[in-house]
Amino acid sequence: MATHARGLTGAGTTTPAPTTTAGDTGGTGGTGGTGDAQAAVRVRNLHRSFNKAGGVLNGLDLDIAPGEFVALIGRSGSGKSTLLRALAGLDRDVAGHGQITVPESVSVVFQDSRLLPWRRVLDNVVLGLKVKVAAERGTQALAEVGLAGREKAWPYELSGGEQQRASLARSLVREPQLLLADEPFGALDALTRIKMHVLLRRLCEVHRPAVLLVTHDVDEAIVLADRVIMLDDGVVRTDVRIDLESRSQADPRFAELRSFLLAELGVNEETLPGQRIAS
Ligand SMILES: Nc1ncnc2c1ncn2[C@@H]1O[C@H](COP(=O)(O)OP(=O)(O)OP(=O)(O)O)[C@@H](O)[C@H]1O
Repeated sequence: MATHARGLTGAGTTTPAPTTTAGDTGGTGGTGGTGDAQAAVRVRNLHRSFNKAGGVLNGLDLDIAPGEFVALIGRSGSGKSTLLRALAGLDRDVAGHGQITVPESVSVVFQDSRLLPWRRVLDNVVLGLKVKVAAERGTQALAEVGLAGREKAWPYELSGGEQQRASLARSLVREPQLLLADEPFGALDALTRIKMHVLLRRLCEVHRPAVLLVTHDVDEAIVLADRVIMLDDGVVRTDVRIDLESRSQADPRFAELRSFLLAELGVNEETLPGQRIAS
C-alpha cells in the first residue's frame, strides 16, 4: 500500500491535500513520517493544542492495519475529532507536531451528509471524480447503499438516513484505503442506525478500507469494530480487540466488553436509562 502521499476526498472536497514526508509537522499541518508497509495509518508522538494548558493530543501513537476497523471512543472533549481531523489533514491552523502517515486515498464522512443542496444526488456522489466512468461508478455506489433509482433526486428529497447513505456512496466511490468517519450516525434514529450499521459492515467487508470511526456509542463501537480504542489525556489509554464470534448484544461477552469500556469511560452502567449506551 502506498503511504506518505495523501489525497483527501469526501465531505464535498476533492482537492488533493499537499504531501509532506517530513518527520515532524508543525502548526501548519501536513502529514508524513516513516513508512510502514504493514500499517495503513501510523501516528507517532502526535501533539495538538488550541492555546490551552495541557494540550488536546499529548504524544499520541496509533497504528491501524490495512482493512482494519477501529472505533475511537472517549469522553466529550477528549480529542477524538481533533485526531480525525489531523489524519484527514484538516487541521492546518492548529498548533502541534508529530508524525502521521496515511494512505494516498482518504475519504471522510461527518455527522451531517454535507451534500451540496444545488446538485442532484448522483452529481454529489461523483463530484470531482475524474474518471470516464464516473456516472456508472456513482450509480453502482448508490445501488450498493440502497439508493438505486434516486440518482436524480435532490438532497432535500432524501431522509436523514438516505442522505448519510449518499454520503457513504460518495466516499466509497473513490475506493479509499482509509475511511475516516466522525459520528456518521449520530443524528439518526435508532432503527436507521441499526440499518446503517449493517450497511457499513457489509460495505467494509466488500471494499476493505481501513476505518477510524469516532463514536459516543459503546454498543456501536462493539458491533462494528475490530478494535476499540479510547482517548484519555491526549493519548490512547485503552486498546481492546473485539474478538466476538457474533455481534449479538445477547452474547454475554458483548455485555462484558460493554461493561469494561463503560468503566474505562468512567460511566456507571446502572445509572444509564434506556438501551442505547453512549459515553
Ligand atoms: N478549533 C478549535 N479551537 C479551539 N478549541 C478547539 C477547537 N477544536 C477543538 N477544540 C477543543 O479541543 C478539545 C477537543 O475537542 P474535540 O472536538 O477533538 O473533542 P471530541 O472528543 O471530539 O469531543 P466530542 O465528543 O464532544 O465531540 C475540546 O476542549 C475543544 O474545545
